[in-house]
Amino acid sequence: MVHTTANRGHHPLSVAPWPYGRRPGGRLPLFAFACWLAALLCLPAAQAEDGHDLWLRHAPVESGAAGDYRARLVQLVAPEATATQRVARDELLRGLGGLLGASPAVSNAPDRDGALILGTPASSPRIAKLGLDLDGLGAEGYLIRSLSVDGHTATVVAANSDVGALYGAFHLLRLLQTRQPIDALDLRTSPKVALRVLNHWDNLDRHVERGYAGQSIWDWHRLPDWLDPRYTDYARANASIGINGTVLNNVNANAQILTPAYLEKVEALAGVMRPYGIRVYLSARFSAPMEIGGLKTADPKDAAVQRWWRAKADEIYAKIPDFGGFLVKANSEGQPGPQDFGRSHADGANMLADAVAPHGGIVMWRAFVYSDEEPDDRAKQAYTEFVPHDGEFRDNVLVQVKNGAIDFQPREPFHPLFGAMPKTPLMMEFQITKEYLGFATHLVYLGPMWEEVLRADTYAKGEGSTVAKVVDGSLEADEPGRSRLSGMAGVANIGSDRDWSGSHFDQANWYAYGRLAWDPYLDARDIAAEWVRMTFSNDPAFVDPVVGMMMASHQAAVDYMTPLGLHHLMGRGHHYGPAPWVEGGPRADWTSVYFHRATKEGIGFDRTKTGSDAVSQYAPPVAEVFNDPARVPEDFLLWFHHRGWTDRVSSGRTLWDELVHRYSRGVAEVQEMRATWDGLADHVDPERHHQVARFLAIQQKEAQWWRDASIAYFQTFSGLPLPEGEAAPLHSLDYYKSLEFPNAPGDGR
Ligand SMILES: CO[C@H]1[C@H](O)[C@@H](O)[C@H](O)O[C@@H]1C(=O)O
Repeated sequence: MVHTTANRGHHPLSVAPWPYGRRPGGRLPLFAFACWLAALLCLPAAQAEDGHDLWLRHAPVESGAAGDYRARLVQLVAPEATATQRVARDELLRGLGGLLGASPAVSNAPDRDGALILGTPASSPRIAKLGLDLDGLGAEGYLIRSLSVDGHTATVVAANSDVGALYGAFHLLRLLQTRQPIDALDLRTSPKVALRVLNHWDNLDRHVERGYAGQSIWDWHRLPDWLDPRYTDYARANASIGINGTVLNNVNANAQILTPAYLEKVEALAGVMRPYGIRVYLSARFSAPMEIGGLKTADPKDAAVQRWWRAKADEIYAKIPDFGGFLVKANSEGQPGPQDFGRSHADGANMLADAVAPHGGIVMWRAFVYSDEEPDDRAKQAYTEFVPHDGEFRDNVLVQVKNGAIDFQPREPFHPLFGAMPKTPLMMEFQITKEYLGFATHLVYLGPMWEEVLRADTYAKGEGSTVAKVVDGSLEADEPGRSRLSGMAGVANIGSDRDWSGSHFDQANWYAYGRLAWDPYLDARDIAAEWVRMTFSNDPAFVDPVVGMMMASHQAAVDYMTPLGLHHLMGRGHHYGPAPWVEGGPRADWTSVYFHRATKEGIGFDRTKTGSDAVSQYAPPVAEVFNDPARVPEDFLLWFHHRGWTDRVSSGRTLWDELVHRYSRGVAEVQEMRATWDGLADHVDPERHHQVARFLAIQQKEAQWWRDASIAYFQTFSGLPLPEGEAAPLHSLDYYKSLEFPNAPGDGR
């Protein structure tokens, strides 16, 4: 594909009014051709090229493939009685119009070959008559089949609900966007995870905690009277990947969100999301009864407190009947919680759960607890606090667990809670925004990292007890007393930037999160390929190298930031750039030296049985492997072990040499990524190409900074020379230490 056509996007004038079914490039009316040419050559491309369409670009399909698609999609038979039905129909008309040059004709019944029939048995008499097997698809699944209907070739998208049909519509569009054949379709899919939710760490003043894509998209000031069209675009993008919930406000919550003035705004947003199958949730501040309710306590066992929350829930549901429920960060990093009143996490969660239960609401109670007291090993706290409460939580509570036990580090072993609370649904929390992975600037595709965690084996019920099975509930399906809830949360990377996520490639992480929430067994590489095709181009000469670059990018970042299991060595507070030297301050676990523990002899955090014994929080077969320096995956070596600088690793190098090697390998990989991207200029529009190229240049500079600063610092411990051929750091350690970034974006203030 050449950049002059397909990537030009879908400017109104570029959709030439050629008769439907005829090949473009055939006999176009002269006027239309002239318009098309003008659009192509003269109009500023910025509108179409700035990435605001995300993966919903629907750029014209090349003429050869388009003809085949058109013949199959001549006519659209789809209901339009409900808002969701209209959304599905409009998406198809808009998407197919962009992809194929003209929308299919709308009709009440299929009367020619090439009908696209969409709906549910309830919404579409035609679908009801087909007697399709929709059992097992649940409320959100769908099937897509090529069938003969009334003697005509047809493509049928059928579901049990309007939202299921909408998901099916997006899937069909995706097939075209990724150039899949659609002549013999027979696919059925339903989500494996029930709650697929974005968590916005958005404050009411529009500052996004750990957000690198501008301000919050929620314009609280103008809501509820002004509904920014972005809200609809947001809902479309999410629905297209199956996301069905959004928590609008930061887990470091402001109780104001629960006041009537804000609830009106929340109600307005819920109204925008509803047709797209997206429920709205709120982060609840545990002390809200005191702050906005005039009570003297927020003790979950206090009758007045319980009454207050029940009344609050009633008030919310009166406005928003499909309100999803609450997300709570309690007794962590200074947030209020039940422990302030001598109560447990289960007491707190259950009190809120009881308040929303009559309305069908749920509570997502976070396990990211970070206490006021200094722990012997911070990695152990969540397990220690939560496991004793397994079985105590109400049926409508999920405990939301970060993928690893520390805090969204570039790489972490899976969180030991997975598999350790069989009676409690554990919700996965991934961080889409890249707080510890180079912010929005570095190209780091997170699919492989999430895949690694989801595929990790907890051995909770013997071999094959993967984290994915814990999350989707299949591992504990027979556990007595366990509720059927399952969920995945992604901390959003969305902001007011035109490209939504702060960079083009960060859109891929939003996309991949949604796809994995739908099906945690999907392959990260396949997801990357899908996204590249939908976002940029289907030309294999572009797709293959770009997917390769994405797939290598996570390991590269780990290598240049924190190789071999090192973690939490970034600048204090803002987390921008290397600062392994951070020490002192109010408590030991707020320093870097706490985590790397470098000495003259060696480096790493001893979490073995003779160290902090964090390994024993894993099932015995896993604990055994992690406990053994010879068997632990080398990527986690220094996570679990303190090793000598001259100990050998599997490559045959000494630990010191391997460390340096990996830092350099990370930088080299980024250089490679740059070269790859530079060679692809012909395949992508100049605007997007340029931004990615400049960001990669920044990434390379910063990767070098990470390498050099880290090596300069650790060398003061190892006292060893750099291995042969390794370049010395560009600057002195003092120089790196002197760098200060008081105004780094997205900090936790
Ligand atoms: C919302 O607070 C965040 C905090 O900014 C972040 O640095 C840390 O990763 O985790 C916290 C959490 O997950 O609660």
